[in-house]
Amino acid sequence: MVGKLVLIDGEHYPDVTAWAVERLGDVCCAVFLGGGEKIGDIGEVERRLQIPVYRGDDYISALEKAIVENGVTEVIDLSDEPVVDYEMRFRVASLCLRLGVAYRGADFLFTPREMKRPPKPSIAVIGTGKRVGKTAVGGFVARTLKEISRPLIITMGRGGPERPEVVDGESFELTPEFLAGLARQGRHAASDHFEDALTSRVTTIGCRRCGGGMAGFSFFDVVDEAVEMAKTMPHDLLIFEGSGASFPAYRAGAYITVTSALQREEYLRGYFGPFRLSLADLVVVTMAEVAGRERAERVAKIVREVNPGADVHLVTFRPRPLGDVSGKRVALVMTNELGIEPARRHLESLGAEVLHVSPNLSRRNLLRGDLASFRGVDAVVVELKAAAVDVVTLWALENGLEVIYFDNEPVNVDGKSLREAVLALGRSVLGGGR
Ligand SMILES: Nc1ncnc2c1ncn2[C@@H]1O[C@H](COP(=O)(O)OP(=O)(O)OP(=O)(O)O)[C@@H](O)[C@H]1O
Ligand SMILES: O=C(O)[C@@H](COP(=O)(O)O)OP(=O)(O)O
Repeated sequence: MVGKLVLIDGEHYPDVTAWAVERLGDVCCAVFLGGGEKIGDIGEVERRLQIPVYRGDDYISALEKAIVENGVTEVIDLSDEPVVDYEMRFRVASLCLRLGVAYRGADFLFTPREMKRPPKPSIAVIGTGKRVGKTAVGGFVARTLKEISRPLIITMGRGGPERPEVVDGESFELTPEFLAGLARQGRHAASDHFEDALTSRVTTIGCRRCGGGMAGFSFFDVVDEAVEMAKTMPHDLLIFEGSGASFPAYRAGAYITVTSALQREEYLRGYFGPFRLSLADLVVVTMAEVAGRERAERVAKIVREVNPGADVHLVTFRPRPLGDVSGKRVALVMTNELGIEPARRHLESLGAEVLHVSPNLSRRNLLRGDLASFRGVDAVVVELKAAAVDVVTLWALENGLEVIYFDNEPVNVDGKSLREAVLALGRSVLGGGR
């Protein structure tokens, strides 16, 4: 059964709105968005329409209440500018997608994607964009929750395998030589399921995805097959890791949304930013140190405005080398220019001498030039991403150099404890509360 809700405003005469409502048929309620040029008072609209009219200063809360109370399946927008602007419409669309309700206007239609229930307790780690630090946070969450569970990470990525692939990071050691072998077969050996298995020593299942929609769903992916496999595995907690700004279409027990203090603000406040943020129990704002305190606080404020219920953490990343760097002359290779100086300082505090750096891990041509210029090093210290295996590891092995991969460890800069927050979230999910 279709329960239609209409969005209306005071820029239309009540007779005109009633005329449209009659033409639609089966309208169960309305939400008044504002505007008063063509109405006396709201009671007049209510009397003319003869259906409940919800309203409030916060139109999103009024709409959510109306949808839930009336079992609405479709929201139809009979409003127009200047009452609604495009930002408002995306907020309405974000709410509708979260609640699984279609949103239709004169020349647009957003249909909700079914978000399946996972077969086991689950947490999703999703991002608002590429390289905001989702894999770093996903790995951290898995490492932390190993204390109270046996987690399994399901990743998806554009470089992921066509059939879901299990990597047993609990017992199998991923060496540079092993990853180099995969790269020689033409595989993306730095894909997230290898990175997580290596950095967090947990079992992972890697999946391919192709295409990302505006709200975060992928056009094709093989996550359903991975979830089927996970059913028969002994792990008691599933961690779904998104890819770029996309994420698996599963309704996880809890959500951690990762964004960056350098993220364009309109991607948080506007478009489908509110969808990704409003799913979250916990929001991690990364790059807080390099962005500066003021900017990080501004992003945190937007997050709190969009989702007042979320626990917001401001973090920076510190490199956590997976091998000993002390006393070694090293070259540092990363995907992001901004991370270079903080990472260099930290490696030097661990006793390494950083002779060369390259921020060009995702730009293969520039990277090859950088590698050719590196002289006198014992080891290359590199993130397991992008061209870390097919270019950097192969080059290092050919030149008899040690390869030391490193993880990006989130560290709070706001005095809070992400570790404690993750443990609390994990307990609540495992306790069956979600
Ligand atoms: N101190 C730092 N300041 C800023 N950036 C940093 C710092 N340390 C590390 N970085 C960068 O943070 C990024 C974290 O990347 P990560 O792969 O975790 O993000 P992601 O959202 O999972 O990306 P993807 O969409 O590829 O899966 C890397 O590009 C890394 O170089
Ligand atoms: O291709 C993949 O498996 C991931 C990780 O890529 P790298 O971090 O290894 O580049 O990229 P995504 O599609 O999620 O942006």
